[in-house]
Amino acid sequence: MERMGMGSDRLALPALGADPSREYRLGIMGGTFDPIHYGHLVTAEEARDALDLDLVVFMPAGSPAFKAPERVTSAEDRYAMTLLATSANPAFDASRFEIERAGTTYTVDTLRALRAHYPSNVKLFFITGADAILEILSWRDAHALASLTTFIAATRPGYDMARAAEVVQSSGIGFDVRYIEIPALSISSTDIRRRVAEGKSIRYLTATSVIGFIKKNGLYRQDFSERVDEVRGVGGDLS
Ligand SMILES: Nc1ncnc2c1ncn2[C@@H]1O[C@H](COP(=O)(O)OP(=O)(O)OP(=O)(O)O)[C@@H](O)[C@H]1O
Ligand SMILES: O=C(O)c1ccc[n+]([C@@H]2O[C@H](COP(=O)([O-])O)[C@@H](O)[C@H]2O)c1
Repeated sequence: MERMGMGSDRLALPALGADPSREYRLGIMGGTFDPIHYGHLVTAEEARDALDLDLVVFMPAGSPAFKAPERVTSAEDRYAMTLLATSANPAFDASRFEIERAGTTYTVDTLRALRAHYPSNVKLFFITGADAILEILSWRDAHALASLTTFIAATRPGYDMARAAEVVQSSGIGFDVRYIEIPALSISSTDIRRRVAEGKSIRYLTATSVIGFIKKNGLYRQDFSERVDEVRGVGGDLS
């Protein structure tokens, strides 16, 4: 795909918006992707189909705002797995945009940068699961977020979408949210990491290329309490 702007090739964003007579619809699938799994891929594909998106860009967060850094796999490994999982779909792309940015990753910063980068005929859609929507009022600068994007909220097993809609509605902030029902996939990155640590199969939970990457690089062999102990040099249970 043709690239434009942002200086270096690796920071580049997909080129969109060249024809001023039409609207372009860009989906942004944000996540920690530690690792990426079929829940993410199905959600993005359903969002693309339901909202007629031209492209969905998967954007691994560099330093996720709500996750302890010592518990998160390196941004490079998470990006590599995201690239592997998305490469077969011409309507999907993986971006280094957030992992190249220093400091905590806030979606409002990303959306401001994208808004400044693209012409006004490119409409931005931020794709999230119901769990993320439930927390959206605690995201940085929620008011600004609401003015920068349309959210696509996807159902996720174990999370109450009606409650999420209520949270958004009663906030008084003018969020534009489209709710989509996706085929239920009760998959989480947490469960995949736990399975690997316990020596269980993760086949059919994520792409075979991602499974290969996890094995080859020895990711997730230790469970998190051990990983945190190692980083901090302590022996006790930190949970
Ligand atoms: N199975 C799923 N169905 C629908 N949405 C999902 C699913 N898994 C993740 N998402 C959504 O994808 C986005 C990125 O999720 P994230 O990378 O944190 O994955 P996760 O499986 O929730 O990870 P973890 O278990 O480590 O918290 C979030 O908006 C989340 O709501
Ligand atoms: O901007 C924030 O304050 C903020 C707080 C929590 C999560 N997010 C974004 O929401 C997306 C899903 O996050 P996570 O932690 O569930 O992987 C990802 O793109 C994060 O950067 C953003």
